[in-house]
Amino acid sequence: MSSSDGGLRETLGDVTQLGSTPNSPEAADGGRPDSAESGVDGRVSVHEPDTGVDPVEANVLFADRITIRFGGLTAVDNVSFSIPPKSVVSLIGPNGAGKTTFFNVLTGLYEATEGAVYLDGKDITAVKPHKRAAMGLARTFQNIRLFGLMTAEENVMVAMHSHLKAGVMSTIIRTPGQRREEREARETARELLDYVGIGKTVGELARNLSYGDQRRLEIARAMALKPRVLLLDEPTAGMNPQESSNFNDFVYRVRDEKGISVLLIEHDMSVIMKISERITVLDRGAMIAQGTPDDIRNNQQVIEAYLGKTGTREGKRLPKPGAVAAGPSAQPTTTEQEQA
Ligand SMILES: Nc1ncnc2c1ncn2[C@@H]1O[C@H](COP(=O)(O)OP(=O)(O)OP(=O)(O)O)[C@@H](O)[C@H]1O
Repeated sequence: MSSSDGGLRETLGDVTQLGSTPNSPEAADGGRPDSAESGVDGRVSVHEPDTGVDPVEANVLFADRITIRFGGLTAVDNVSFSIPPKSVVSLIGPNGAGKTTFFNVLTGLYEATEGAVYLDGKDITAVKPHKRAAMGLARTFQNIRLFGLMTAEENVMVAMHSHLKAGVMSTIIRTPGQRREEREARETARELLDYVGIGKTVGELARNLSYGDQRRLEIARAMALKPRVLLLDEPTAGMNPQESSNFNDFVYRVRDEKGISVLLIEHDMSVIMKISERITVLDRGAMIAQGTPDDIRNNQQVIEAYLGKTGTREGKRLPKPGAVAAGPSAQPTTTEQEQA
């Protein structure tokens, strides 16, 4: 392979040596490529296959024919997507493919131009982001968003406010009920910090944590919402190889012990190929493939989407296989949280 492909082909080749991948969830998933129709440009026209199973009922999250336009640009074009219960699924694609935009439609940050989103069988298309979070759709961000001047424990406790019952008056006069609730919230926060592996940072300011620990803290905070689905936007960016490898085990624990479904957007192909039960590939807003890691690894259209037919694609950067080893120089600027 030429060096101009940024190592993607080696990455795909390497991961074929890494052993078996988890079984694909057989629930009524949306639009597998072999059941989809070929459309313009040789792309896949994405509609739910007629399996006789209602995808709204069968999946914890189902996005039905989502289109989002920004002026003349169609950032996401008629994409259906489902997340089965207790599954780990991923969304990949070259830069600008529409992944983050699609993610933002799922969480309600962007309003879809067309299409609908269902959570646990309920139409949440018109539900605001904070309400979706309270209903069980929790996310982390590509750029870490923590309260830098709060401790790790306080960051997690803040996220719990939507589940706490104490009213304004009981908070001011600190009734026994309010004190008990706060004590319990603190205990839960500590448990969550332990769960994500950063229990020892409980009293440290978020901004002083390592990049990897900040990412874990974001996940702990998302888990404080007691989610049904956890949406993780580039969770391993900036993690070292060891942290990244531990992350895979962590995601399986979240799925198996907590029963939470996980959706990842991730540039590190070795993580994606190891961790995903099913992968969906977007390119220029359209879904071009969906399947198991083996399906995706061998899909010519996916390889061309990343590399171009001639080996490079003009104007598109290749995925970032080195992102995982960004190291300490990749320390983020911690910003205030914008959304619980
Ligand atoms: N708020 C917006 N207004 C206008 N255009 C937007 C907006 N958000 C995204 N876009 C455009 O939509 C397209 C898809 O962008 P998006 O960020 O979703 O891609 P992505 O797959 O997440 O890329 P990356 O991997 O680089 O993060 C791009 O052409 C982008 O410029």
